[in-house]
Amino acid sequence: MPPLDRDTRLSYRGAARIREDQDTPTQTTDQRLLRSADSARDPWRVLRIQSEFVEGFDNLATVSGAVTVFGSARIAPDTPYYDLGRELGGALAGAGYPVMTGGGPGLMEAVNRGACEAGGYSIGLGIELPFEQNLNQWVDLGINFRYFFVRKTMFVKYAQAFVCLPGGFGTLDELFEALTLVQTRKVTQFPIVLLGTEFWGPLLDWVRGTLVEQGFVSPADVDLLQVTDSVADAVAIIGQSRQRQGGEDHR
Ligand SMILES: CC(C)=CCNc1ncnc2c1ncn2[C@@H]1O[C@H](COP(=O)(O)O)[C@@H](O)[C@H]1O
Repeated sequence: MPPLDRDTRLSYRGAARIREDQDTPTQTTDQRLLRSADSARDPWRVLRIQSEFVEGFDNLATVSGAVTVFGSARIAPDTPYYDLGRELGGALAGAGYPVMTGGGPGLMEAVNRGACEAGGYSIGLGIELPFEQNLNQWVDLGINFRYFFVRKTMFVKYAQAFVCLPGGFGTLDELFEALTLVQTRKVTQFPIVLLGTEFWGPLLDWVRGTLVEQGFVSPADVDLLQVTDSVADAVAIIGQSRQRQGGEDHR
């Protein structure tokens, strides 16, 4: 941008300083807001986002104390991790927890399946993706979301604990979002269990050896994660946390 000469007339639009000799829109923000012809798109998008929140809250209103499980979309049935997911779904259902997943294939399906087979309540919060995909067949309540961030709110709001099975970027994203919420005390008494020591161990080593070592997180932050190979331990950790809260809601 060339330097302003003294005679240039300036105006301000919100935080923006505008040179009047530039080719700028001639309307104010208020005028644009009130002139519906121009402003059709984003406000309607906001309503759409809002409606997705409403739909989620409405459909999940009766769910309380669910356990949200994250895990890979890519693991096939009849593999060790799939079997672990199925066992986890069954154990959580057996302990009386509604089970909530991303409603997709792989380990999400395994967990929903285990919960259904054990007679529990199985929830799948799906996401619209650029390729065709249906909710897996093992959900009692399924909702398909357009926006990842709306769906993520539901995963936290209606759960009292997270369990992470092995997975890729999606699982890591969900894990670290949960972890940040707990670290910053946006949610309290919210156990995060990592199931599978062989898979999660190297990540924990890196957290301790690099993040703690270089002062990016505190040593106590590492304790927010509990790693185990045992489905029974995972369920027990969740039960103990619930007892500490006296059955109270964490939010
Ligand atoms: C085969 C394939 C890529 C299917 C994608 N279909 C999906 N359907 C539903 N949730 C998903 C999907 N992909 C990623 N996610 C979300 O991200 C996590 C899995 O991602 P990833 O496979 O670990 O990285 C899940 O917990 C889920 O909440």
